[in-house]
Amino acid sequence: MKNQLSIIGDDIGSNLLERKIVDKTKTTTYKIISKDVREFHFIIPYDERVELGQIFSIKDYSVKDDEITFLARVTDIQHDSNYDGKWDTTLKGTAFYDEDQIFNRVVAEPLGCITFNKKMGKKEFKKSKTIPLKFSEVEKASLDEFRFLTEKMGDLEVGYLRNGSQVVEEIGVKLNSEIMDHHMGVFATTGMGKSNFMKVFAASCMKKASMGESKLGLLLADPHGEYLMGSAKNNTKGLLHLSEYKNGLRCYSTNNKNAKENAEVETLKIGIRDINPTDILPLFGEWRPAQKEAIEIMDSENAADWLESFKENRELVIKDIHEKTIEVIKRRLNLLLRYSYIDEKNSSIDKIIKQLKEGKVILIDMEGIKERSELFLLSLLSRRILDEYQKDSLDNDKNTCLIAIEEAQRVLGGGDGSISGFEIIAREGRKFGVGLCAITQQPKLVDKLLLSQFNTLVIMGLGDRNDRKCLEESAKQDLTTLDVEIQTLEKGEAIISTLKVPFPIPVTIHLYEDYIKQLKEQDKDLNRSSRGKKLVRPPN
Ligand SMILES: Nc1ncnc2c1ncn2[C@@H]1O[C@H](COP(=O)(O)OP(=O)(O)OP(=O)(O)O)[C@@H](O)[C@H]1O
Repeated sequence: MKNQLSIIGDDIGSNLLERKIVDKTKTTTYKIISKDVREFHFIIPYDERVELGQIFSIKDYSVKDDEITFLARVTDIQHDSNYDGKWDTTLKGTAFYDEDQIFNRVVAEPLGCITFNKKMGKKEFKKSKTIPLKFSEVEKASLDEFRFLTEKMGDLEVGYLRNGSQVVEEIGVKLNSEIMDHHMGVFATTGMGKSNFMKVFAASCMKKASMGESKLGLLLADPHGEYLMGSAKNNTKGLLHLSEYKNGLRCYSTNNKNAKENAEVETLKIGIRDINPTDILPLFGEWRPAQKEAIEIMDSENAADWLESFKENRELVIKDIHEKTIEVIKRRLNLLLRYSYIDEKNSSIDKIIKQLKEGKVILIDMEGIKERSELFLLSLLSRRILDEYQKDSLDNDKNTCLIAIEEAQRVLGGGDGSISGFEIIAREGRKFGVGLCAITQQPKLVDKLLLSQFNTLVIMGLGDRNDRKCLEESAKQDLTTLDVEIQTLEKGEAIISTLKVPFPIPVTIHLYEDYIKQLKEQDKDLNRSSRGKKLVRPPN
């Protein structure tokens, strides 16, 4: 009887054991334990460390013909235990016990899944529409699992993929020049690496242009005079230091001294006939409605020589406009004509537009000029560029163009419309292949509708909650779960959300000074390997 019972007991026991143990690996850590399609949870030993932003992979081979690997990014890490209430955190007594009952709970957001259909022999990355089998194993994502990203990348390298704070050097992050007319925004608190990013981006554009492979003309205006030669004070280098690819760069400066000292720099000239009456609006402070109206009347007359004739006789005839209003405009026009870059005979604009169409990087160095003068120049150049691109809008093969504006909140705030040329580009530029690259530390000051036109977002450390909120609301990809990560980004770290890449990617942006060293090395290798063969480069 006893034997029989014990056999039954054993049977029951083994049955129970079989029923209970779903996972026989004898560990509960690094296994999916909950929660839903949008959020996975797993636990790790209390003394092990994972980081926000780190990417894990979860393999699920429960469906016969498919191998699914989910990728998920850590969005939160919490202290947790098997005890209800606050047993493990109540500070009473002399020691903490039960280390096997306490752990860290990791919350991860699914990025998507790589499915491998064994029958078809095909691997694909898709959004995940299901959850991994419960207790599926969680591992640190391997290089192989990131490889699919390389197919999604464009042609302009800006950095390496980042996994938590680890750099994955094997996966270069490249932006796509063909979608730059869908506008790009570069956002970061001061000192977090905006200028460095722009120089790295420009260097990649220069490389492409120099090799005759560019599909994008980049207009880079630099009010601080740091892109040309860098800054000795901050020990940074400029675009001219990338001499190997200088064929892809053209520099203009409003500062005569820079042009004299540097054979590669031309003095910027704005021809008197390039200027339309409405172009002068950003150049001076407030305009009264009557003054604006007068300027619009002048503009509607479409007289190409209006400023020339004013220069000659210093008189203005505007029908039905009060004398005092005309006096103000005359005074302001006299001031305009004293700007050193205004020229009666020569103009750099047609040349700049031609070079942009060839896919070159155009650097407009505006060192030392006043803010209003900078905005006047930029808005005039942008208007002319848009007009010219509009003319050949039927040419589908032409290069796109990107106009970069520093402190973009000044001109994209959706204000009174006086400098709305940039807003027109943000709204309509893409139809003609002209994009805006807005660089700002305060995206919250950019008009929300305009912000939503930006299809590539380069987000570096942003401390202000309202700035992050604005971006989250207007981004094409969901950034809400990355809020904490964006707050904790270090200098040079970024999240990039862009078209054709399936999720916002964590990036370590190259440090410009290191990147140009790397490009110079690559150029040497290229020359070495082509010795014997004739290396054909486009003419200077
Ligand atoms: N990708 C990077 N890797 C390493 N260090 C970086 C990186 N980007 C920027 N830095 C460091 O941060 C400093 C400030 O960078 P940068 O001038 O680009 O910031 P910024 O956002 O343009 O600042 P500001 O708003 O003041 O113009 C650089 O001099 C450099 O030391």
